[in-house]
Amino acid sequence: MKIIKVKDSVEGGKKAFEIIKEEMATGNVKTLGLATGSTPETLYKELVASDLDFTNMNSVNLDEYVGLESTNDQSYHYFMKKHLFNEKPFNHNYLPDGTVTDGKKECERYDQIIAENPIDIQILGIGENGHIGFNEPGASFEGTTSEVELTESTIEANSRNFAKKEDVPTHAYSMGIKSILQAKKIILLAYGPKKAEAILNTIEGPMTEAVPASALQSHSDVIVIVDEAAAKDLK
Ligand SMILES: N[C@@H]1[C@@H](O)[C@H](O)[C@@H](COP(=O)(O)O)O[C@@H]1O
Repeated sequence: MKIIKVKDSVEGGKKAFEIIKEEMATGNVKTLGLATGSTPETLYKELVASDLDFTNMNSVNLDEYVGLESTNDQSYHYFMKKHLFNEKPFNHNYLPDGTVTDGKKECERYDQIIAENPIDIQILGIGENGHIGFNEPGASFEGTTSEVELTESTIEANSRNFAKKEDVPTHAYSMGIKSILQAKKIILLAYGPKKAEAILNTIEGPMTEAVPASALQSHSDVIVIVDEAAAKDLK
């Protein structure tokens, strides 16, 4: 893994943007793998402010809460439209459909989409417990898209975006770790002291399903962009 240490999330967003811009200049980037959460917001600001053109590209997002309509302002659909898609049109934006009640069917549909749109660059944030997408500790490294039950710690962490904790959906559809690892290039972003332990375990700990992001150690092209707070425990 290549580690890039930055001052803060603004500088992190600029670094990630530069990498994406360089890759796009080769003409070989057709599909971006995108993530939600507060972490990628500074990157999306850079993309929106840029003159990059995504109209011939597709995007595939990591996950969506089960039960939320795309018009719900807590849904990941809504988040992506607000922070990127409304400003920067793509050919097509794919996300799991949280309104589908037949989980098996929706996961199969999404795996088909991932297979048809091989991801060139995957953007990742990380949960405080080391989750990527919504692959919680214990998730198989061989996993494809699945319906996931969120852990108490993830519900707690994500509740800051909801009016009350009880409003946080208990389940999500998430791309699996196996699919994430199939991306050609992966950029993992982490900012703030709450991510320090997860970053330490991801980079210096053993590769274990107890830390989903540690699976990234097996990938040959991962760039981790971390601020000083998130990197504080690294060697
Ligand atoms: N499913 C998302 C993850 O993709 C994201 O990485 C994580 C961290 O969010 P934040 O960037 O807001 O800390 O939150 C959610 O659980």
